[in-house]
Parts: sequence; C-alpha cells; structure tokens
Amino acid sequence: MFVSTEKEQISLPLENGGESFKSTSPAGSYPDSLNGFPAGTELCDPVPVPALYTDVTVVPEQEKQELEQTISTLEGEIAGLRLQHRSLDRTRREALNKILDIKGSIRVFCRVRPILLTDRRRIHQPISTELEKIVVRSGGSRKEFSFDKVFPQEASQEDVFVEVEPILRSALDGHNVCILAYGQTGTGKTFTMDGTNDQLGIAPRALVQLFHNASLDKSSSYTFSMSMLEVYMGSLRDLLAPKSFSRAYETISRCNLNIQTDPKGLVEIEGLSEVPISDFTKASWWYTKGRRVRSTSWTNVNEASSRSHWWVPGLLRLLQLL
Ligand SMILES: Nc1ncnc2c1ncn2[C@@H]1O[C@H](COP(=O)(O)OP(=O)(O)OP(=O)(O)O)[C@@H](O)[C@H]1O
Repeated sequence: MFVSTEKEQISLPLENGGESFKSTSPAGSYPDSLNGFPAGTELCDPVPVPALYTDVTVVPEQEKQELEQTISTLEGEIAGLRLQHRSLDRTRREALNKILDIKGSIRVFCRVRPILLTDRRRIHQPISTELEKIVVRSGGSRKEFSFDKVFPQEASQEDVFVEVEPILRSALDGHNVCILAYGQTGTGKTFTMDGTNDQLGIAPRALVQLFHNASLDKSSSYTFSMSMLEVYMGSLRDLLAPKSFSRAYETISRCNLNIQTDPKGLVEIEGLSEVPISDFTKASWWYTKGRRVRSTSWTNVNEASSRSHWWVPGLLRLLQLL
C-alpha cells in the first residue's frame, strides 16, 4: 500500500501492508478519489501526513552518484583555474614591472593648460607641442623641453588618467608609488589632480580604479587607509583630523605636525590621522571631507588657488605641490 502526498512527488510504502490502519474506533473513510485506497476502506482517524513528506526529495542512488561526480569534476576544474589565474597574475606583474622599468620608474609628463577667458595675458601660440617635447618661444628666444609624454591643451582628464592607471595596478602589487603635480600657481594642478564634478581628475578616478581592481582580485586581500595633509605657509596641516581634536588644538596641533625620518629612511608625519577605509563609499566620503577642510586663497593669478597639499590612500601617494 502507498500513501501519496498532495504534491504527488513522493510515494512511500506503508509497513504491514496497511493492516495497522484498520479502523478500531469510529470509522472514517477516505473518498474514492484518494490514491491507493479502495472506496469505503475503513481507517483509523485520518493518518496525519507528516509535513516532512512535502519537503523531502528522494534522489535515486544513480542520480546522486552522477551529481557527486559532476561536483567533484567541477571542483577539480575550479582548482585548475585558480592555479592558472595565479600563474597569469604572476606573468602580468612581471610584464608590468618590465614596462615600468623600460618606461622608467620616474616618469615626467607635461600638461599644457588651455588659455582661459579669465587670463589677462592672451598670448597665442606661445608654445608648440609634440608627443614628447614642447617648444616655448618668448622674447625672440626659443627653448625646447623633453618629457616622457606631453598632453596638449585638448587632452582630456581621461587621456591623462590612462597614462597613470598602470601605476595604480603597481600600488596594488605592493609597490610604493607617488603621483606628483608640480607647477606655477594657476597652471592646472588642482584641475588635473582633483578635477571638477563633471571632469573628474586623477584622485577621484584613482579611488574608483583602486577599489574596482581590488574587488576583482580574489586571490589577495587588501587593507586601505587614507591620510590627507596640507603644506600651507610652511606648516603641515592634518586635513582628516577629528573635529573636536582640531578645534581644541586648532592653532597648535593642526598646523604643527612634524616630519620625521625613521631608521630605514622612510618619511613619517608624526601624529597625522590615518583613517581605515573599507570601501569606495568611505574613501569618497573622507576624500570629500579632506578637500573641504583644505585652505584656498586668492592669488593674483588664480582666483581659487588651493595651497600645496598631498594625500595618501594606502600605498598610493598623490602629491600636489606649488
Ligand atoms: N586642462 C584644463 N582645461 C580647462 N581648464 C583648466 C585646465 N587646467 C586648469 N584649468 C582651469 O584653470 C584654472 C586654474 O587651475 P588650477 O586651480 O587647477 O591651478 P593650480 O595649479 O592648482 O593653482 P594653485 O597652485 O594656485 O592652486 C582653474 O579655473 C581651472 O579650472
């Protein structure tokens, strides 16, 4: 005799050929339509069908063995792919290191700022650019300067970022890297490093890229931290100092951090805040906070002049100096 659940997925044999279900008390009979019971069969109080029956799927032994075989094959393939990924990653690192060695561990780019409507002196064609060279003509003299790459006036933020992007990969591979913008006031350091809301510069793009690359790399784990420091009027200012701390010690501590060199020759800023960064959202939040705190002042050349500053997310250092 078989009892079927309503879902009809499972049929389980009842022991004793159903004898044990013979009615001894006020009879109840199942209607004809129920499976397996002849019409009018007397039974005890209706046998409660355990809820368990509806959830259990009995897999035939052969199918089970096939599934186990498939799982073990897939596990083998995953292990193989992991090994392959590790080996490819090693090759990629070596290739990147070679490229950086060939290109030089220090690379100097020149970005030419377009002439702005606000510029007082509108000298047209003062310089001409080539791929790796600029020529400056002034007062009858002509001077040439060579660089690893020259970005002409038309170069977009994206064009600039493409050149520095491999350095970010290097940072995740464990190298110390530094991106430094240097130039006279008003030449476009802030524009290149920070950019604007619709033309993001290197720093916000770097944050996106770092966290994106780190999330793709399942074989390593990364921890990120960030510090932001401003060099202003000869003093060092901690841009991520906690508010209460900065208020209480505003005039003393915020502007009087010391630069120390440890026995290994590494530079350390004593007392500089270093905030742990768990993800891109946090990084972006702290970066925006640090930018708000920094000093900006007017110069004769640049209306919204930002003073020298640098920031350090994990291993990456982005510096901007006058
Ligand atoms: N490549 C560019 N394309 C368009 N506008 C630019 C470009 N570079 C700079 N600018 C504009 O030129 C002005 C001065 O640039 P920016 O403030 O970045 O100079 P800076 O070198 O950071 O100056 P300071 O040292 O005084 O802070 C800004 O209005 C900026 O938007």
